[in-house]
Amino acid sequence: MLHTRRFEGPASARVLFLRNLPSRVDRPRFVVSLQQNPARSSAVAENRARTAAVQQLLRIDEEGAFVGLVGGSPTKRQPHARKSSVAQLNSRDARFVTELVFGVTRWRRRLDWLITQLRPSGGSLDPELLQILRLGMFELLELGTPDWVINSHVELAKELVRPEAARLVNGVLRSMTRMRAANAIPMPKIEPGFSPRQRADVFGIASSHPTWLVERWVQRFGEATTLKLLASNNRRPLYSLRVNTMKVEIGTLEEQLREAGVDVERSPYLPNEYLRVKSGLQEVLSQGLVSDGLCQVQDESAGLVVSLLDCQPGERVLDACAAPGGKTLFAAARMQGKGQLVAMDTNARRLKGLPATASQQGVPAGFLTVGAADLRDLPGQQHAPFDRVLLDVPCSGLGVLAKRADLRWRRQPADILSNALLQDALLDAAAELVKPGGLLVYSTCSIEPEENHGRVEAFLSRHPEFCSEPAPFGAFPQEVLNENGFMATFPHVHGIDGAFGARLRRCE
Ligand SMILES: C[S@@+](CC[C@H](N)C(=O)[O-])C[C@H]1O[C@@H](n2cnc3c(N)ncnc32)[C@H](O)[C@@H]1O
Repeated sequence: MLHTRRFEGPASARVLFLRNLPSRVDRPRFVVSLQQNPARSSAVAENRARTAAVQQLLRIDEEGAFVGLVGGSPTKRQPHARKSSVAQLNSRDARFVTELVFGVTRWRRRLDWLITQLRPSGGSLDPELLQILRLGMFELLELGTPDWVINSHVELAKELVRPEAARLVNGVLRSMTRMRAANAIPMPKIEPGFSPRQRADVFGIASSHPTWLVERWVQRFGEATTLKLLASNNRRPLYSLRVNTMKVEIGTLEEQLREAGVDVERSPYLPNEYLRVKSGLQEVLSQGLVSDGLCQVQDESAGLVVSLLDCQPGERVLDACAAPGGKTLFAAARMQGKGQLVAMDTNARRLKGLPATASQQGVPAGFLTVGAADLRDLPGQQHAPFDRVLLDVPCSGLGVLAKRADLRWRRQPADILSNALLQDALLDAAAELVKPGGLLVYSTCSIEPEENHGRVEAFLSRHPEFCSEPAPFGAFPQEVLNENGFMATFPHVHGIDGAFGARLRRCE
């Protein structure tokens, strides 16, 4: 069976592309044979995509890169890889890299468990070799790729590790295909008498989540609901577009997208501003609709937080933890560019692109002020107070594991408590900037009570001048409110990212 992924492009581009191949495949002899043999060319392009995936996975593991940000320079550990970064792949191969990086990161624990079961001997593995084994396992197990793919991984091991590493890759992956053919893929099992921790461990391996997180969720939600949440985190994430109503009507863009072959439907929560992309996200990007400022990729949960803020044209509004500015831009559209919007964040680098994006989106100059500062260093009394303040604090991000699979491996239980200290300090600082009668919206992309409800309760006990209030009735979807009247979305319940939002009114 032939590969279906072919390198596409004019002959001149093809030569240029081949010149950028790493090490051994960069020889002129090879260039000639590729031009004569498109199937071979496609196999090489795929392995270049796999090489890029290995680089990206190493960057995620060793340098803390985000999953989703496929691209950037290769890891420092791999000098030979410099020439095969994602920037040099065509869009189809870049999509393949994204699928590999997302998938391997998401399924890492399950893949590692299987690799351990199938390896003839224990001991540690070279980081590159481990990534190649994970890639191969993922392609066989999750993508259902036929057995021939093993040859590509064997070649990759020879290329990126050393010739002897190829034997191990071949052996482990061939064992996997034999088990797949016999319908006997190993799975961890719950034995009678297992403790809650042992049960959580089995669920954690099977669903590829850390045991501490599974245990935490089982204690809170019970096993059946936790299994639903784990499954939601492993689903292909839903991407939505926030339509920039300052530039285009939602109906017009919806029609334009459908004509371009993009399958979209209205968000049930924010039907006048958000479209769900069922397929064709790449088309949205390649049509330039995002770079032209007609829409932006944004989860509906982020839109719901801005909706909770309910900022109005003519008001003075502060987005106090704004970078990179997704919510700021929606707030600007809700305010129709009238009044004053201030976006600040400690991270100047993450704020850098916001003025240019705002201008692409048609946000009037002079309406939006962007500045880097630490909210805790802003003495409230030296600033004119704001009608509304949005405080979208740093958090564990445990509500967004479908899109940010790397977070499940990065987070530790202690992070939740250490976040709480910063969240309290930011809440205290933000309170100073709200005018009497004004509104403070506190939000996170976490589903953990210590970062959400717990912070709000603690804040209200420190600040009797504030009280929590319900979302505006009729203007906000009631199905995303919890029993306390706070906005609380869950992936397994609402089908969008998990997030939290509370409206806190300054009474004096
Ligand atoms: C969840 S992110 C904000 C995302 C943003 N609201 C958006 O929708 O694009 C939290 C932000 O808080 C910022 N931050 C952390 N500590 C801060 C502080 N002391 N003052 C201001 N911003 C801070 C971080 O740099 C980070 O960009």
